Parts: sequence; C-alpha cells; structure tokens
Amino acid sequence: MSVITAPSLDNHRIAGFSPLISPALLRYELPAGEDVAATVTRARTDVVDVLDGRDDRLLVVVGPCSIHDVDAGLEYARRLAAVARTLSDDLLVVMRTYFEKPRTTIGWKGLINDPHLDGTYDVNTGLRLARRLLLDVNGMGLPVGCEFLDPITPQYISDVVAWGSIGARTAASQTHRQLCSGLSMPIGIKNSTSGDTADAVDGIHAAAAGHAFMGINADGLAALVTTSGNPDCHLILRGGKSGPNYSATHVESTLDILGRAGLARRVIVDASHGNSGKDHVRQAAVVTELAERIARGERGVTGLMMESFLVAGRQEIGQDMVRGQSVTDACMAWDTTEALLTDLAGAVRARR
Ligand SMILES: O=C[C@H](O)[C@H](O)COP(=O)(O)O
Ligand SMILES: C=C(OP(=O)(O)O)C(=O)O
Repeated sequence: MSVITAPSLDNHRIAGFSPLISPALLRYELPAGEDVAATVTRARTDVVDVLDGRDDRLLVVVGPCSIHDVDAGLEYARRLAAVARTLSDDLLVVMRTYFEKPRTTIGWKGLINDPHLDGTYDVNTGLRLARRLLLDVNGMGLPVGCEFLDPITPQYISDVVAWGSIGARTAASQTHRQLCSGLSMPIGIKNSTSGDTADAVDGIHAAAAGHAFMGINADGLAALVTTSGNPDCHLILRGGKSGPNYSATHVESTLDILGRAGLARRVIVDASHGNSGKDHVRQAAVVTELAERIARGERGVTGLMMESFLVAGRQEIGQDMVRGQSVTDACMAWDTTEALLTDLAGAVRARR
C-alpha cells in the first residue's frame, strides 16, 4: 500500500535559508563606548535644533553614495572629521555612511547585503563591517547618517546613527513609515522619484504617530513592535522626473504644504539625484547656487545633502577598481567637497 504524503505548499521559490547573527550578539561583539554614545546623542539633538532654527548652523550630510571599501571610507572620514571640526561654528557635518542601496531594478545592494561585491551575500560579515565602521567614524567625533531600507537592519546599527533617511523609492511604504515611528534619531524622508512631495508629507505625518507592527527584537526573534512616534522627521527635496526642485520657489511652496498639513516647516535639499541628474559636476553647481542663496539670507533650507568620495565620478564593480571612487551614483571628488564646505560655512556667516 502506498502512503500518500501532502505536497509541500510553500518555499517553492526559496533557494536557501542561512543563519544570521542576532542584533544582541553583534552589539555585544562591537559595543558603543561612551565617546561614541556622546557623539551620537549630541548630534541627534543638534540636528533637530538646526532643523527648527534654534541653532543657526547648516546641516550638511555629506559622503559617498555608498560605502563599498571600508578602508577608503575611513580615509574619507578622517579627512571629513578634520574639516568638520574646523567649520563646526557654521556647519553641522554628518557623514553619509550608506550601507543599503535601493535599486531602480537590480544591482549591488550595498555593503551589508554583499560585502565582497561578488554575489556571495555574506551578510554576517556585512553587518560586522558596517557596525565597526560606524563605531570608528563616531570615534573620530564625526556623527553618521544612514538610509534605512531593510526593516531588520536598524536593530543591528541604529544605536550609533545620528541621522537617518528614507529614500525616494520607499517614502510611500507603510513598512518604512512604521519603522521611522520607532527610530531614535531624526529622519529625512525624500520626495518620490516622480518629484512629487505628497508621499513624503504623508510619510512625515504617519511616522509621527505610534504604530504596532511585526518586527524582530534584539535577540532576532519575531516580535510585535509598538512605537510612540517620531516627531523629528523632515522632508528632503531631491528632485525627480519632473526636474530639479531646489529653487527658492520649490522650497517655499514645500514649507507651505508642510505648514498647511500641520507639520513642522523643515526642509533640506539633496544636491544630487534628481537635482543634479546624477551628474557630479552639476551637483557642485547646485551646491554653489544654494550657498549663494544662503549668503543672501535664505533660511528655508536648513540642510544640504551631497554625494562625495575621494575620487570624482563612478565606476562599475569589477577588476582593477579605482580606490575611493563610487560604485553607485557619481560623487564629487574630495578637493571639490572641501572647497564647497568652506563656501557653505562662509555663506552661513554671511547670513548671520
Ligand atoms: O543613490 C543611489 C541610487 O540613485 C539609487 O540607489 C538608485 O540607483 P539605480 O537607479 O542605479 O538602481
Ligand atoms: C538612494 C538615494 O537617494 P534617492 O532615494 O533620493 O534616490 C540615496 O540618497 O542614496
């Protein structure tokens, strides 16, 4: 007599499950010391003070489009930390330290997902490299900013992140808005890739409320997460398919939209992406234009984002890669960045 067994109904398209280190274990291996905690705590407060105008400096989130080489990232951080210290009376500098890349279709998804850049997806190594780098950069007294993409990632690194972002491709996502509502730092939400700001405005609204959703706890176990809401979200104008949106008119109308929605009038401008057509040379021109406006008294823009690495441009992942050049969007070179930071600091002084 043959035994009839029920056919397997799930996992038909799953190629494998592999163990992941727990957030608690990673934090135990790589704890945040007192110096790191002081940098993070201070920067989170300072960012909100700048956004709300209690601090008249300019927030500048600057760094590589993505980190793919820890050593080059650290060299960049050392250079930036020195300039950030020198200009700290005028600029609040946060290093863009992005480990998760949202792709339009497919492509390398960042250091956490694929740290060896070869499709081996050694996520445990990616998590360790990312957290180690965040500790090292904070240890230089330089706070860091990350985009949060995978809803599990924050448990591993968010304690050492001073500023966060939700990207243009996820601004409308309920999962990401819920995530924001529980994050401990101010979060910039980008306008959609179309250029429309409505999803970001709704996102800021949704993230300010408390939510209950499924997630993981520090031990990596499934948990019902209940949050109290994040009042420190703000809008990032990044341009889009409809063109750039960093003009004084765009900024003013966005502030009005936020005000009419009963939300804080806080806007920062991303000089890259849709505002530069992903052209790093154009990006420098956008920053220069914004610096001129700030020097003439523009107060609507409280912060700027810039994509910059050691070497200008971008390259494909492969053999003989150029050290310190982006493998995602084109970045401005270090020298250009340093000169622009100096100009922005001068603009802030002129505005005073
Ligand atoms: O900032 C990075 C990119 O603009 C974003 O990840 C989308 O990149 P892609 O269009 O090359 O996939
Ligand atoms: C992916 C990014 O930007 P956006 O979401 O604006 O495309 C980014 O800042 O790295």
